[in-house]
Order: sequence, then C-alpha cells, then structure tokens
Amino acid sequence: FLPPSARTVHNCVHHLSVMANESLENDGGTGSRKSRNIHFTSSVDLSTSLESSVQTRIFKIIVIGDSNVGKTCLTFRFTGGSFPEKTEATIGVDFREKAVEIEGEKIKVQVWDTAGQERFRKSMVEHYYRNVHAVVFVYDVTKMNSFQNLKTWIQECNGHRVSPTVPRVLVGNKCDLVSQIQVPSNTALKFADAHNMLLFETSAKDPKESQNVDSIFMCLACRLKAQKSLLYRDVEREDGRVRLSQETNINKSICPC
Ligand SMILES: Nc1nc2c(ncn2[C@@H]2O[C@H](COP(=O)(O)OP(=O)(O)OP(=O)(O)O)[C@@H](O)[C@H]2O)c(=O)[nH]1
Ligand SMILES: [Mg+2]
Repeated sequence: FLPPSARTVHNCVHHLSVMANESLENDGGTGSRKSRNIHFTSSVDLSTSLESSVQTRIFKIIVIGDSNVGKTCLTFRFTGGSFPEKTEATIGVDFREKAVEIEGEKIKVQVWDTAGQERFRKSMVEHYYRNVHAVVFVYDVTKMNSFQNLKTWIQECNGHRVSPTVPRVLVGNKCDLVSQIQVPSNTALKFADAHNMLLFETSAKDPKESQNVDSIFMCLACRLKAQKSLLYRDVEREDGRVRLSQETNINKSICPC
C-alpha cells in the first residue's frame, strides 16, 4: 500500500479509503498495487508535476482517536477550510494534503485521517504508524469516554514503535457545544503535560476557531521543519513508485507556537 503520489492541479481533497482497502485486499505481493495507483493518476501530467515538486518535503501526520470525535471534520477544516455538512464513518484512511510555506520553504502536510471504528481500521493500523512524522490524538470534549480512551490510543501508538521524538499533540474537539462539555480543561491539561503533549481545545465546526485548527497542524509542521533529518521527496521516490498528492492553497505562515 502506498500513500497518494504525484501532484495534481486540482484544489480538492482525494478520499482514498477505497483505494487503500482495495490495495490491501488485492495486494498479496502480486504487484497489483502499483497499477492501481497509476490508474488513479491518469489525468495528471506527471512529468511536469514531478519536476516542480522534487524539493518539497512531505510531513506525514496521523489523526487518531475514538469514532465520532471529529477527526474527519478537523482534517477537512485544515485542508479544505470548511466544515463538512455530512460525514460518514471513515473506512481505513482518508488522505488530505495541504501545501504550506514556512519561513520560505514549501512543505506538504499530508494528513492521514484514520478510522476510529475498530472494524474499519484493523487492516490498516500498521500503515498508519509506518514512517509517521507526527501524531494528533483527538477526543470529544462532550464525551468523557473519548477522553478516557486516549490511554488506549497512546498505548497503540507506543506499541507500534513510534519514537518518543515524534511530536504528539492532544486535541479536544467540539468546544462549540459549551453546555455539554464533560472534560474540564484542567483535567485535559494535566493529561497533556503528563504525556509531554501540547493541548488544543477547539471546534472544527465553529468558523471562528478555524485559525486554532490550523495552528494544530502548523505547529507540528514548524516543529518538523526544524528536524533537518527528514527525508526530501526525491529520496522518498527512490523505489521508483510515483506518489499522488495535490496542489492546494498555499498557506504562508510563521510558526504559530
Ligand atoms: N458540534 C460539533 N460537531 C462536530 C464537530 N466536529 C465534528 N462534529 C460532528 O461529529 C460527528 C462525527 O464527525 P467525524 O469527523 O465524522 O468523526 P470521526 O472522528 O472522523 O469519526 P470516524 O471516522 O468514525 O472515526 C459528525 O456528525 C460531525 O458533524 C465540532 O467541532 N462541533
Ligand atoms: Mg472520520
């Protein structure tokens, strides 16, 4: 299974969960994955697009947490700038990507929006954690259970040998539902401190919070940018396979941290 490859001129989001599942189910070491990916990029001028993206670093950020906490909405808010009217439970993983510029360097933030439901994620878990650069743990501030379950998500992450140097942040979502809040900020803050994470309390739904949502990912991107050892895109293509990504709004920024 490969994440999306090569650059398109479309300013939109690709939902690749179906492709991801098909790739897994049909792979079996037969090489069928490659042709599936290339089929997906059929409308793209690959030679032009690859040339222009050779020097672009890609930061893989995975978003983890219980089903229904708003992972899809948060990633959609960051990459698409809006709140999706209707979402369905994510199956496998959806990839979203946004090009940002930090201190003069163009960077692709590749967000892996993972499934919270066990039955939709079990075949994909290894892929989530492989070569991950940063992890976003999400809970729903109106569901204490989703906060308590964070321990399990952290254990899963640690169990996949994610290095302690990989930055992690904690996000309490749905803060617009003020009267229903069950997880007090100071409880969340203590938990975040104990696990060496920054805490963001925000809402994917409330447009006034959109900058705060952006800060989650931009903060991580800034930290990752500082890690000079991250691979460049051309190195990632060494295996000869082509990756699909997309042109999105370029978000010029200085570090929000
Ligand atoms: N009020 C409010 N509702 C939200 C917010 N974010 C998401 N929702 C709603 O919560 C529900 C679940 O959102 P999703 O983003 O699909 O949840 P998810 O974590 O991706 O769920 P899985 O894909 O099953 O893991 C949807 O009905 C959203 O409209 C928010 O900030 N505020
Ligand atoms: Mg989802």
